Amino acid sequence: MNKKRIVIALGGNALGNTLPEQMAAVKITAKAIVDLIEEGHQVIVAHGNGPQVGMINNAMAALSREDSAQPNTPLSVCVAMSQAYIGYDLQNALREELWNRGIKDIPVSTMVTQVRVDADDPAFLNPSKPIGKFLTKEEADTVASKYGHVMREDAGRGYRRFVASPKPKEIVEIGAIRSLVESGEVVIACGGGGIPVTLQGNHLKGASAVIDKDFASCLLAKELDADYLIILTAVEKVAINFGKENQEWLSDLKVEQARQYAEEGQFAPGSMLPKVQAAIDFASSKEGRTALITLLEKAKDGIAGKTGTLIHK
Ligand SMILES: Nc1ncnc2c1ncn2[C@@H]1O[C@H](COP(=O)(O)OP(=O)(O)O)[C@@H](O)[C@H]1O
Ligand SMILES: NC(=O)OP(=O)(O)O
Repeated sequence: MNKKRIVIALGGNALGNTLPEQMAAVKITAKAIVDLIEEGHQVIVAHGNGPQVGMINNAMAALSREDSAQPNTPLSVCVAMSQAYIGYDLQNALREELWNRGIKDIPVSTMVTQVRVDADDPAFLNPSKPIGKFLTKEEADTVASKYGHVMREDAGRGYRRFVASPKPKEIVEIGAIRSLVESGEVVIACGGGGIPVTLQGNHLKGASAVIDKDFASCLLAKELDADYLIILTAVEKVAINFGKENQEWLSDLKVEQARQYAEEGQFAPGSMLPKVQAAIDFASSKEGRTALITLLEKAKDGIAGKTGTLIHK
């Protein structure tokens, strides 16, 4: 296969939920990514941060409750912290895996990435992004009354905090990311969807939100003129009638068909829907652009056309 430029969006299962889980998970994740680099592909990595940004926000809120001199930490700063902490583990795991395979001339770096959103995005009025741990209904009710958080059911998996998730409009550091990619580095960028900022004159003001990493990865892939957007998650393929008796796994999906399924409500909001929407957006943006949704461990087979759901024009 020709050498391709690939933006990989890593989902929650690539990172785990706790510090030790993340340390272990990134080793497996690094193998899947280095498989592609070893084949000569140019890889840019973006990742989620739902569990991590919730954990950081809770820890910082506890600190400010204990110490009146410590004001509460804005969500945008928590996203920045999550980028650094995940990037640190991921870039070290990638470096080690590259070196283990004798590839010592490809540097890996993490770009602290700000992503501009519109201050008047209606998403600020309708929290739709689940973050943090899954809780029971009782635990969620306690958190809601104690801290005023919006708590809702997350796709049948338990209750989580929901925060605003505006659409990404511009990647502020795209020039620096592009330069690093062009010089042959593996770049980790747009972590956690990017640090949400709004433009106020010349000032970039942090916004209280968490951007969806699938949408940010799509923008990153378009900006870098990538050939592939690969969204790695916990299922090998996208399905219609998911979880029902007549469930059908999809291998090859044209954008028009994907749009129709999305309109029919085949993909759960907050989980599979943003992935399919990002895949449709990328695949329809220019001739030759293809999106793939598959399991982390199947990235290499997916790009070889052996598995996953391919979304294309
Ligand atoms: N139509 C569908 N086809 C496949 N998986 C689906 C579908 N609808 C919902 N899902 C669920 O969406 C999950 C992926 O979303 P999520 O866990 O939020 O992703 P992430 O990997 O980004 O954390 C899958 O593991 C699956 O359980
Ligand atoms: N920011 C974001 O989309 O994170 P998750 O993928 O973990 O939900």
